[in-house]
Amino acid sequence: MGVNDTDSDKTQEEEQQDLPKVVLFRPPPAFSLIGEESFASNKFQFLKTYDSQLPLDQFLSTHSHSIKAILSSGGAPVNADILQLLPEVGVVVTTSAGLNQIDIPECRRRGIKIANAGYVYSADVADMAVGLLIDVLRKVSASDRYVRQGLWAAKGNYPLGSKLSGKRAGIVGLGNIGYEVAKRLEAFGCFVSYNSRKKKPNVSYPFYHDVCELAANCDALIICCGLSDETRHMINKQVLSALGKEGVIVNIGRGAIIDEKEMVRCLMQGEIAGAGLDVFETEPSVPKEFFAMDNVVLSPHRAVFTPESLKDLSQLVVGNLEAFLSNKPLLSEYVDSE
Ligand SMILES: O=CC(=O)O
Repeated sequence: MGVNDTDSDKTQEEEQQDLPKVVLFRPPPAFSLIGEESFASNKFQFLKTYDSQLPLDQFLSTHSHSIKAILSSGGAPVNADILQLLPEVGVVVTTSAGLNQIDIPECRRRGIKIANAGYVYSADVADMAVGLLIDVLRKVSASDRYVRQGLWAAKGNYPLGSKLSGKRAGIVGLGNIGYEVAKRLEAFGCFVSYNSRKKKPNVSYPFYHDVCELAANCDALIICCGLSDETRHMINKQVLSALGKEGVIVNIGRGAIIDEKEMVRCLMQGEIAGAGLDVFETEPSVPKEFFAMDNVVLSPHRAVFTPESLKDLSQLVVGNLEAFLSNKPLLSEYVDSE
């Protein structure tokens, strides 16, 4: 009997079992949003720790030799303890743009590659940042509530909002998302400046090395950077007070980049004018003080997702995993910036 005969005798289930395994620690939000089948491939099989009754370390040890890749999403950490149980893993592909759940130095030390969502979310998240800013300034959501509650007829006109054009917009983090936000705000007639780890070559927007100085020189601070040890609570009391009582803040990065308690205090005491927030420190819980604030616009961490971005994401994720498993270059490899 030839090798091919043996192969063709295998059941579909047996063939699946021979496929390299991609382990998941938690279902990515994209699975429920567009269906897990959009991420299926005949080149690999998903192995879900959350479907097993076994303790995590036992589960991983049992499958350690067939697990070649990790599919991560926000939330579940991919840390040194996990990686040391998975000696065959060569890539971590994440459905997120942010990488804060992944121990990047440990991946580097082990020669494990990383691929993230690349550019698939950039336009949508940038649109949302601008949307939140317009909403905070022009009171779109607040006046919608006013009309729905019948208050227009009962109490008269709603207070005026403020003009976007002519505002000084400070972008914190001029990566691809920050840059998309900057381009949009420039088109709205804003004066853009930015803070980043380093001044960007070939970018003409004014650069502030110090985020506090940026805040002091802008009307709206838009947080577009990733979360890291350096950026955790980077937007603190000092930065918020530099932004000042006419200033507004928008966050589409990660909740913990802002000291949330301090932001709540500043908003309650009128030390800043408003906020548009897609992300929070301990999602999905949101400080209840926000609920009564009409100068705060809240969004449930959805800035990145549209059906279109999710379709692009599924192709990118499958493409990255298949590329890795056939020794081809990744489609969106994360390369550390200096
Ligand atoms: O917040 C969403 C992401 O990082 O993809």
